[in-house]
Amino acid sequence: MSAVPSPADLPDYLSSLNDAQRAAVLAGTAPGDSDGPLLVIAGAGTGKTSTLAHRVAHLLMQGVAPDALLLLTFSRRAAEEMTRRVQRIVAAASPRLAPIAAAGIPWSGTFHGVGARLLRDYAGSIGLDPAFTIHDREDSADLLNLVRHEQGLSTKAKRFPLKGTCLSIYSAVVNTCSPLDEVLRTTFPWCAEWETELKALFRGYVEAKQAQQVLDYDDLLLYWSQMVSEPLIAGELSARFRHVLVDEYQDTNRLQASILRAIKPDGRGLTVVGDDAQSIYSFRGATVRNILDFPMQFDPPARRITLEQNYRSIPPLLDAANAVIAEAGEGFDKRLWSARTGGQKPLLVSVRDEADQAAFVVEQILARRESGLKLKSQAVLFRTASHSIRLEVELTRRNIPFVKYGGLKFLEAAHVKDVLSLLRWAQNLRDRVSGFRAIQLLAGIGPKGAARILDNLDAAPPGAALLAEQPVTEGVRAAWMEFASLIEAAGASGAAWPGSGEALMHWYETQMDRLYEDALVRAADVRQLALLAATYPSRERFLSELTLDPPEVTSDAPGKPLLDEDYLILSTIHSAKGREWPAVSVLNVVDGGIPSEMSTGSQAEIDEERRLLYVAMTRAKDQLELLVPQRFHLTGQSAVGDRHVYAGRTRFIPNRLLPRFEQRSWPRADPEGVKPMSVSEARIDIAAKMRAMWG
Ligand SMILES: Nc1ncnc2c1ncn2[C@@H]1O[C@H](COP(=O)(O)OP(=O)(O)OP(=O)(O)O)[C@@H](O)[C@H]1O
Repeated sequence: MSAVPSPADLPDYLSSLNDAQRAAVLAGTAPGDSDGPLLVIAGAGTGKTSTLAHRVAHLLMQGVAPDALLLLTFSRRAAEEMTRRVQRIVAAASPRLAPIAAAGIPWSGTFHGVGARLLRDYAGSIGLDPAFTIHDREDSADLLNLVRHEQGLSTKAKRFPLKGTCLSIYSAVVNTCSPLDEVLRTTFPWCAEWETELKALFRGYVEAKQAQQVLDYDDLLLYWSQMVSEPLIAGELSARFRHVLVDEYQDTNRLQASILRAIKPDGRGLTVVGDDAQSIYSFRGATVRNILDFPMQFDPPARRITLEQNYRSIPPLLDAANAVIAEAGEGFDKRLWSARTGGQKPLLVSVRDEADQAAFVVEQILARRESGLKLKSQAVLFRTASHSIRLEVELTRRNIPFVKYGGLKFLEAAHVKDVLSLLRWAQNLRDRVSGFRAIQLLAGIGPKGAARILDNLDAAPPGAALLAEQPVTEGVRAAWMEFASLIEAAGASGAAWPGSGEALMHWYETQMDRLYEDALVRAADVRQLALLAATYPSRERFLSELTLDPPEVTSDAPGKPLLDEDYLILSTIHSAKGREWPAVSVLNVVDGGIPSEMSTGSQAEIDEERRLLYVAMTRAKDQLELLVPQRFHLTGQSAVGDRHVYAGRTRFIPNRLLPRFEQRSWPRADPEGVKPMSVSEARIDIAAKMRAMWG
């Protein structure tokens, strides 16, 4: 391993980095230096994004072609942000290379998004129809439900698990690479008695997907990992992608790790970046073991570089966050420090109930805005989307605009689902779930009519089915013919994009008045979708990227302000990943809130809840307040249903950590329990009466 060159010998574009960041950028890139596996452990706020962007830029500056890089991020937004940063760095450093960087990094995106593209490229070699459609969670649950009905499982005397639970079990088996009986025993013990039926259901589900040429989210990873178990394909990908860089590695699952291992068995050219203390996605099958065990997977072990200088938060906030995470067991040893000075300890504010919590938060937010801090610089974070309802009511009452992340997703809005099902069905007429929804958008065709048409299409030999010839009643015929020709035009190979999609969306807009009362508001989203469609090179890319990583905000979201306005950020902690704000309030920091009432089963779950609190606390730059309502509303599946409980401060802040916080109660109790009144508020002037007694 060569020594890190001194800053004086380095190009200008690396001068803003600290030593550890620079080492992470340069590792294995100098001639003669080993390009063995690299693990960058980046504590919260230590500049992970910036470091990874510099590493990518540095590789480009060294002449690596953009399409020889595979850049895997947690969200599409993160990939876009990373690309922009790389472009800025290269543009400033080299006018010659700027145009190359400006064209972007073609193979960047989420594991699922990249997987979808590779599967289409290799479809021929793995027996897949390249026109396959991708189902989102809801579509998958619907298809699973169809199979569940067909197998008579919905009419069992004893209640069989519902479609959502079945899908979660299926997904857990796939993503954790664990056998069904183990997943049932450890995570879904109340469903263990149905093991045989579940196995048959999942077999039926897989067969249905194959017959209809649809893949679900999990299939994208599963097929990809199966595909690279074929040494020829793995070798091809390994040669094509000289460098594979993975962000947020702590939130990957076993399948993802196995894909990387297959492509880069000796780890050469593989860089993973992450923070074990911020692993918060085990409910999706992610395992913190991936990052903890990464170094020893290789021989010699991977090189490890740790970033510890935090640029985000003032020292008292870091002290408190460090203390909270230090209570956890295993983890890479690191102590974040900040070169910033001064600042206040985080507040631990005790309030009576959730109404007072909302009132306190609003009071603080307004006071900060009064002193010049924009609403956009302030965020309120919570464990579960429902925790903010009380606050949302209060904000609406006080006319304070806000945007909420992590609640209703764009894709879950009915009208967006309608458009996607139209496009998906046009792409793949065998996709029953999409077809079933799309056909019923026509006036006069219900579930029975739709099912009949789909059965007919299924029975026709591939490629021979004609939509126009399908049986519909006379009253619907003219509308059906128009619809059929639009679908066929949009689905034809070589159909112009985005034109063919726009024609379908335009047709859909003409139906909306009949379908929705608030059609006007929803139509704005459809137009937004059409604009978005125009930024993708093909229907396939548009559909897969939107399905896999949809925008977060819709017109359905309450109180959505105009985008140029100032607005407060409300977010679940999960959706706050990777972000930062000057002031942060965290709601319901009580047992039952964090840790969530649903997640107190195993030590692993408790540890993950602790990391969630850590993630929330480390989003704050200057001011942080943790709210502790004494009365807290539980909504869990308890025998007695919803209930209020007297909650205690979260177990993650035991008494010994209290000195790291400033404790407050709100509203502040008056010493005598009587609120003093100003003279002008007095109802009766006793003093005057006394004087009057004496003339
Ligand atoms: N070398 C540096 N000099 C000055 N500021 C820096 C440097 N590196 C990072 N920063 C700043 O530190 C802040 C945190 O960086 P970034 O968001 O990349 O952190 P992160 O490691 O991704 O955080 P997290 O994992 O907590 O989301 C940003 O405001 C960034 O501009």
